[in-house]
Amino acid sequence: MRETVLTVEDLRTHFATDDGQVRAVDGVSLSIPRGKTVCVVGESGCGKSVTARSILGLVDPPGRVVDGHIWFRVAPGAEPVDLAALDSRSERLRRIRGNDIAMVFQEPMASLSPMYTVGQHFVEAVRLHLDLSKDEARDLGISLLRRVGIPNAEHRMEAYPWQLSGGMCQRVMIAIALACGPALLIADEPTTALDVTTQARILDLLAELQEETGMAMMFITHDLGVVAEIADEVVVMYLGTMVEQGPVDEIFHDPKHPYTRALLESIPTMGSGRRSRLPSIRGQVPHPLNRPPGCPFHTRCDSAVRGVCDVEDPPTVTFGRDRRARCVLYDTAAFAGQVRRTPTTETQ
Ligand SMILES: Nc1ncnc2c1ncn2[C@@H]1O[C@H](COP(=O)(O)OP(=O)(O)OP(=O)(O)O)[C@@H](O)[C@H]1O
Repeated sequence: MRETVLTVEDLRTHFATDDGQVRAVDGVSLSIPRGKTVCVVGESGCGKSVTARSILGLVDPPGRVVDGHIWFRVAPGAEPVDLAALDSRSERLRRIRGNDIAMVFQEPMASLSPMYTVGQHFVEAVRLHLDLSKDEARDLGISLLRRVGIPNAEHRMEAYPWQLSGGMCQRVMIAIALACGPALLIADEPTTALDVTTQARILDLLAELQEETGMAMMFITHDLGVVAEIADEVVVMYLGTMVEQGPVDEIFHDPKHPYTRALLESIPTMGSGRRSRLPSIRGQVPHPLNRPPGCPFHTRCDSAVRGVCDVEDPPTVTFGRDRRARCVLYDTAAFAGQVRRTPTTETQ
């Protein structure tokens, strides 16, 4: 069993808004071993990004981690630190961010300043965290730009972000994130804006680096094709909760939760046209302020059981060693009594 780099326990991040408490993340637990990739999937608004930002202490007010633990191991064998217990502005968390945990967001322009060249971004980011001279930081930058597939890397170091395409900027961001050799990379839809060839190149590079350095990865994506390619484990989120998790092969070949099944059924098959973001599942994800009682998915679930799924919180059922689903369908105790498996009227 590999040592875990990150263990999130029952994380809850809520936003206190004028309209009420938005439970954006409401009881997420996951762990990522060294050298492994956990993909977090789910429709828009399910809490994937807020989970990622919570881990880094980057949730903006009125959002706040209200409960849970985020155990992070800076180095192999080190005692884990609970990031949830650190002040988000503390020097300690600041050092961990960027040095030990790197993050890549979908929108690179938001993270790159138009006032500085690519080279200046590199030198600043690298020297903040590593004891390197300017020339050494520059050389490291050039070699990483080459690895992410940027041609004329030396020349590009002199370019300003606005002189580069969106895809090129995204690759620059990925190169900067990898520069400090993070123990954990959190990537939020990092390859969505890239063409298929560049995306494949970046995914290969990440796999290579994992092999070389043991970097762990939390990868948020809508693209189940990418999940199939890179994930070791999959976490499926719905309305701020985790509905299923397990090894990627088992999730793809034997999905337990009706939501996971619906997600997988929505993957376009070969020949059905261009690859798209997840096509919609029947109905809409409810707004977190209107979270349905019982199982959050029951209003859209073809297997929902009246009087159970619309009333009770679903139990977490464990399958084998490392597979879990939050669904009453596998709770044999619930069916031992009077419960009959008839669809609820809302699902008709
Ligand atoms: N500042 C905020 N104030 C109130 N609610 C917020 C705020 N930021 C996020 N939320 C809510 O938190 C929930 C989870 O959002 P999050 O961005 O994590 O979803 P997501 O799964 O990453 O979606 P996407 O795939 O579109 O990025 C959403 O319902 C969103 O409305």
